[in-house]
Amino acid sequence: MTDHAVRVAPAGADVATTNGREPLLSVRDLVQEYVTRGPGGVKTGVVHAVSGVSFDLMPGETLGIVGETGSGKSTLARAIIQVETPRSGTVRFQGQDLVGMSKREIKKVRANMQMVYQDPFGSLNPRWRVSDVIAEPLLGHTSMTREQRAARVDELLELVGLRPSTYRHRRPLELSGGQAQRVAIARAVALGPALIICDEATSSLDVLIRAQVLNLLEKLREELNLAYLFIAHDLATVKRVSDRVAVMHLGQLAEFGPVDEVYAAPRHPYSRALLDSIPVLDIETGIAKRPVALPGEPPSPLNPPSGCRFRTRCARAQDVCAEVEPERTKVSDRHEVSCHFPLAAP
Ligand SMILES: Nc1ncnc2c1ncn2[C@@H]1O[C@H](COP(=O)(O)OP(=O)(O)OP(=O)(O)O)[C@@H](O)[C@H]1O
Repeated sequence: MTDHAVRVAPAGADVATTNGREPLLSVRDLVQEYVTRGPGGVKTGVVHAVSGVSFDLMPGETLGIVGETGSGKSTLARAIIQVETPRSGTVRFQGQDLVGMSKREIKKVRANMQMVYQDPFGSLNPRWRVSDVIAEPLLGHTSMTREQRAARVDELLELVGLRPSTYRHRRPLELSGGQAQRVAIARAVALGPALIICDEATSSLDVLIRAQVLNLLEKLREELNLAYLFIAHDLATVKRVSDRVAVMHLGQLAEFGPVDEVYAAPRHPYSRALLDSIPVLDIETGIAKRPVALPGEPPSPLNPPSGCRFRTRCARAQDVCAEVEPERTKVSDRHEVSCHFPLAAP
């Protein structure tokens, strides 16, 4: 451990700096694994998709989650919202422990925690009209009359920038990708949630529409005091929307901290490599800096390396990296890194 690094309190204690406020969401030691089976249902292995993830999210905060494909971002999201029951660990949301809740209890929680997916057409029933799609959660969770629901649907359409008279009777396939994602967002905010998990929610949209939908998400965040878990491949998008960022590598958090700090001075060699892998435009010369390819292939989550899971790809790795799993360590007030040899601060 470097002299400026301070070990973080053991998992289960306060992982992020919360300034005495109650976190909206506390995830502790979350583990999700999938058993793989061959012919005859014989167990062939275990996919270690999420391995001991812990963090806090504050009300109104946006936490970006980045990492290569297969690093466990979507699995983490599913285990938080209880689409899948995690193998172990805890998820505490608005003071309630979600793991082990009955389906009925989870349904109630979903009024306050919603998910927006990458493919809006996949998440909207193609046979339903837009008004029915948005009214569905109101029907299930409130005792509104038909007229009240219709008024609320129009209000929600206005909120997401779609003219009610034009869009309420359309079916999803009569919408563009951006319009369909706006409808998915209207449905997600219908019950006034405190948290929306966006899983690549703007990734399938072209650049201009993506910017518009990001503006909408930011507007809703301010107007409705929403918190977001914002999962995306696109590092520039994550930088734009997030307060803090979690960098995932092979099911674990490699680095966690304020987004400006992590992007300006990543301390984990994996975060550095991930950030170097995107082209950056030099504003003065107008020339794009050549991206540097990430070193090697990510190891298989079926058989992750011992010790540090990044060590087989890491130029800084030494013997200890194969023997001891690095603990999450504070490198500044709110910035933590899981590495035996973190990069020096600039
Ligand atoms: N139901 C499942 N059964 C078996 N393995 C799974 C299952 N779901 C996910 N995995 C595996 O778990 C690992 C993590 O997958 P996950 O989709 O969470 O990663 P991701 O970071 O979201 O990737 P992407 O950015 O491509 O969406 C991968 O190796 C994936 O193949």
